[in-house]
Amino acid sequence: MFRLFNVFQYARMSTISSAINLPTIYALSTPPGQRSAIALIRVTGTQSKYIYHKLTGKEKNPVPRKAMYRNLYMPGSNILLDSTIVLYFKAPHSFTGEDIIELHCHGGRAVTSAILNSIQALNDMENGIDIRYAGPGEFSRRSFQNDKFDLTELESINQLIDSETELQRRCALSSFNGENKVMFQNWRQTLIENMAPLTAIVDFGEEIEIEGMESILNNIKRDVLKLKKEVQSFIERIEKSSILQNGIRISLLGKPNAGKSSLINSLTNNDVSIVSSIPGTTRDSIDAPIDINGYKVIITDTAGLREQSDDIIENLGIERAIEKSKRSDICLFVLEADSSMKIDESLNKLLLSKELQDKKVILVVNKEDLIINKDELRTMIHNLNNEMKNQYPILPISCLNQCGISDLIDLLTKEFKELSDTSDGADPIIMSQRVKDILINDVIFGLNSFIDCLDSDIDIVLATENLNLAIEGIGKITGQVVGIEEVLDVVFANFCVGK
Ligand SMILES: Nc1nc2c(ncn2[C@@H]2O[C@H](COP(=O)(O)OP(=O)(O)OP(=O)(O)O)[C@@H](O)[C@H]2O)c(=O)[nH]1
Repeated sequence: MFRLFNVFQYARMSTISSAINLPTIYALSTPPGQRSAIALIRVTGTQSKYIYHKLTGKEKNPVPRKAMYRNLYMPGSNILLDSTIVLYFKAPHSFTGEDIIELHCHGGRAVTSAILNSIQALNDMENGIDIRYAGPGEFSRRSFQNDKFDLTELESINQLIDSETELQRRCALSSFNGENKVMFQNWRQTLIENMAPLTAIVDFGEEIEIEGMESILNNIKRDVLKLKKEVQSFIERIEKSSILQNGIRISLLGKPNAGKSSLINSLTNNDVSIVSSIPGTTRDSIDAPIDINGYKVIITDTAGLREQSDDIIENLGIERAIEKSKRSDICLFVLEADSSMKIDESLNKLLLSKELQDKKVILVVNKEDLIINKDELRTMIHNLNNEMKNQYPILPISCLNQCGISDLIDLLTKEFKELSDTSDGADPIIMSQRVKDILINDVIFGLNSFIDCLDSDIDIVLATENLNLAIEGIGKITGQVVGIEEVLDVVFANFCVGK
């Protein structure tokens, strides 16, 4: 037990000690090169206060956590750079755990670059003042090294920044509230606690009686099997939720001129697709990522389905439309309302194709505004329902006057919820691909191999190694592991500069 703890303690110590004497880093945390009312420049490290004194010309120390109105000057001169609000966070009570200075200056290229250049000019390596521009994710890396956040928490901040929809934002925030951190710590602790009796068997096996040994191994196996189940259902939850991150794919299918492009425009209030009255305007598929009720949705507006087309380009488009619909989560068939409305041969073929059997299919009858007599419209929908044997929801809509569009959005939202819901009703969760890969390749693999070793009476040392693989896997996820530097490079590579 002691031996294990010492190894992990050493891992944490080694990352912390590498944080000592790090250069002071600074970065523009708001988007670069853009005109904006305000821009934020952040500085972290031991020289933060030095930079504050040099830029403001003030001798008194900054007051922590208090907004200070300060003029900034080019160091060593009285040339005014900007009037700013400065915030100071004293170590260790800051995001990075180091002294942080935040300069809230006016936005725009000239102001920010004058301040950034002045900070860089303070770099004086000969006198031990090491200041440089930050690399991507370097602020977050410091906060990890100073034990402020674990890797899953930092990854969820990155996901929060990347969130495009309300639901993605909520999922990223729920990962950030530390719930997963506690769960990973508990998993690791369970395995470490089981490792102790295993290590004892390896070291003192001859002194332990056979029955005693069997009961120890059975207890460990019971714990490991229980944990494996938990990890597996967590992976399922990540997989189910990944649709929220990647986007739910909808393909729009229908005859030329049915109003597919108009429907996208109605859903987005945007001219995403070309709308024209010449049939076959959408020559190829167009992918449009949009936000419907907080869900990221990727709509593919496909070329109209025709049985025969002399136009080779259009024929290619139709083939691609069929391909795309196979890869979609939901297929929206757009029909044109008219009294002779029928599902034509090509649509029928597609509906019956085996590739579409597991898809959610919705039929929308567009241009309902053209049918003046609403009884006639109801009869048409009724007949269509009969023809389709009530298999699919059918909605009359009009892209022209927006009639039925909100019903369609409600129906789609219900389908999105079903697509992303886990069987046990747990909240969706967004985790990085890195975490998912480690859970599958290290944790589940290690646990499975461990159980295989126990079941087949293979060497106990090998079983121990497999359990250790799972422990290290969880350590890689949170950052409590030996060899952490490689892990950190992977994690922080996708972060923004200034975060
Ligand atoms: N009256 C009426 N006309 C509509 C409606 N929706 C679309 N249209 C018209 O129908 C024509 C074709 O619309 P599009 O959205 O380009 O149809 P499409 O299915 O994308 O056509 P393709 O690109 O040929 O596949 C245009 O003239 C639209 O203005 C509607 O609800 N009512």
